[in-house]
Amino acid sequence: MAATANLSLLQFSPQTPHTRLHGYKFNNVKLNGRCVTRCSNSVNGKGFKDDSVKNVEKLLEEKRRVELSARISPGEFTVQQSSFQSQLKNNLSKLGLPKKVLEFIFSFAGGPEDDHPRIPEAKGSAKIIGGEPFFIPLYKFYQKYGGIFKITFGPKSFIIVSDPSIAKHILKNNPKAYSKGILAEILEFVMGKGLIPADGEIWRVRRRAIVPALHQKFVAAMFGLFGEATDRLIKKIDAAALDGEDVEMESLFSRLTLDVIGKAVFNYEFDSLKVDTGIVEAVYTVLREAEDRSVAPIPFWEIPIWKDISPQLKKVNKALKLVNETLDGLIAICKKMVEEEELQFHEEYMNEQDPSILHFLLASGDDVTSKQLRDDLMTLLIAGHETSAAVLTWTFYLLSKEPSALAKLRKEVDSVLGDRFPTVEDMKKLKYTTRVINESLRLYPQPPVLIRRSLEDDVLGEYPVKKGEDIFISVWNLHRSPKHWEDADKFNPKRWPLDGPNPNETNQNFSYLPFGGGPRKCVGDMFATFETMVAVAMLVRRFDFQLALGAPPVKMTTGATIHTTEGLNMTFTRRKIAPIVPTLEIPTLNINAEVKSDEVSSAIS
Ligand code: HEM
Repeated sequence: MAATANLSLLQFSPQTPHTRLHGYKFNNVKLNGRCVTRCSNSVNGKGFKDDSVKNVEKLLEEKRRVELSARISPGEFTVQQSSFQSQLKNNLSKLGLPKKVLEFIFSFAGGPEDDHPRIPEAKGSAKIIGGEPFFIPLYKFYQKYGGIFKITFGPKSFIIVSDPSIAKHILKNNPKAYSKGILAEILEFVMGKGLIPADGEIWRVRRRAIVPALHQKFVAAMFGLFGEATDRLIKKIDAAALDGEDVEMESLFSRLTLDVIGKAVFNYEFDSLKVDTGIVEAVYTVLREAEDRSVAPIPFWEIPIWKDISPQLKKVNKALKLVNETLDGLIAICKKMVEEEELQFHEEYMNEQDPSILHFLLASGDDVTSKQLRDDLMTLLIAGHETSAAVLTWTFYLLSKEPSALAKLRKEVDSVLGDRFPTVEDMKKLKYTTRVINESLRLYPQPPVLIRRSLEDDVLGEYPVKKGEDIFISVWNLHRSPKHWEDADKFNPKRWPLDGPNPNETNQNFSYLPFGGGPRKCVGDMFATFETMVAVAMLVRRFDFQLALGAPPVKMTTGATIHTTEGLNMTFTRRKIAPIVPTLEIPTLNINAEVKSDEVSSAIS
């Protein structure tokens, strides 16, 4: 099926388009109708926008926001829907007639449509929102219409869910009634039937195969990898700091997490923090295409002639070919290793030389020739890369704005780690560090919406919904709702008690779901939590940092995750009080035989 119903209908207006490769960001900024291309990387404030232009843009943005809120609140976009019967029912109810009595009276009137309340409905137009990421206006609509509403753009409508109990119903209580819908259509070209887009039987079989690969011993063995990769990043930042250069952290975090996930999933050393090989560029081309498709106005990749002549599509196909060939090569190498080892496969099986997920899957008997295996590897690569990079980006942004939180974090890291690399045993001691990540994920959930499509008729809250409805669960709205959070927009890691349980969707009753919930919950939650904790701990230990002077304001734009529009430009300086010990002990990639499985789970419980 064509991906006609993609996210672009909710994107409202083109975001500042950007292309990021090799750590550079080229932003097409429209000023007075002219399009200026600017490159920002390690720029020390050079090339940043003029202050007066920034101020004007800020004022215009603020004005647009206020205007939009002023238009939404009185109901300018509301679709009037009450029939005579339901209006009468409403009025009688207001007069104080009990609900049971009303139901009895109206049961004689017939008309199933009128027996049920209908989802509040708003009609949108692409022009109303200006250049904001789509989840921001959805928050304003949520304030007006509540925890479930329908929004229509031209021929297409979406149900937006911001109510924890409805989110729980869709994700946990009745997940079989929902598929990945639009998301599966958009990602088909790169993930095929991989675990994220897959539905039904394929998903069930693959989830059962993949989840065991991320067992606790595997996660514990990844600490060496997390530490080594972060250490490479530290060296890179150190060099920039000594040269007095600013650094664009969003692209560096993207490289850090690419290096980590490549090694963890299929034992491949991208080494993207050091070199720009063709494969790194190919991976970025493919990733960027997936993001661009999710915000494209029409599914241009489906247009028959365009498919054959578009230089961009040709480039993407070439990149995909290279990535697939590389994956095939890695699968072949790994297969040989598996054949040569004396295999005793068991629940927490792990090859010490190559603890990768691929090695586990092949050792467990996965079909090496299958496209499915490739699809799953690609899915894990993408799922584990962009998300973690975005979490690090926004965590550093938040820390730069909240010195008291940074000071508290540092104090903990200094006392727990000193100049050591973090280990799995440290995780349970780094309680405040965990809370910083929890809170960053609350304010900047990755992804900000979860996408579903109803496979059958169902009832959401009090509203019946038909089969085939596209549904967005707005994690952004859930995580920022004043109903559930005091000072909802404030970065306050202390809101989570240090001695309390690690917050998750279950103990927060689905008002907090950083890793989703129900059977489709993230398979890499523990991996990602530890990966980001290690990076944050090691970086704050070594550096003082702040937003670069004169850098453009940090604004959001969306792809699959929340990106910045113009990068996260920061100035780093070596921290004076932390003596840099040149011979840091780096735990090897190999499994530390002393690590016990239960240490991993207790570390975040
Ligand atoms: C901080 C980083 C991460 C965040 C915030 C995150 C978030 C999420 C969320 C919210 C979902 C649920 C999507 C939905 O219900 O539609 C999900 C699913 C998934 N995640 Fe993650 N994730 C992260 C890291 C990772 C990593 C490191 C991996 C792999 C090693 C991974 C692999 C997956 C997979 C395979 C799924 C699909 C599971 C399924 O449908 O059965 N994620 N992730």
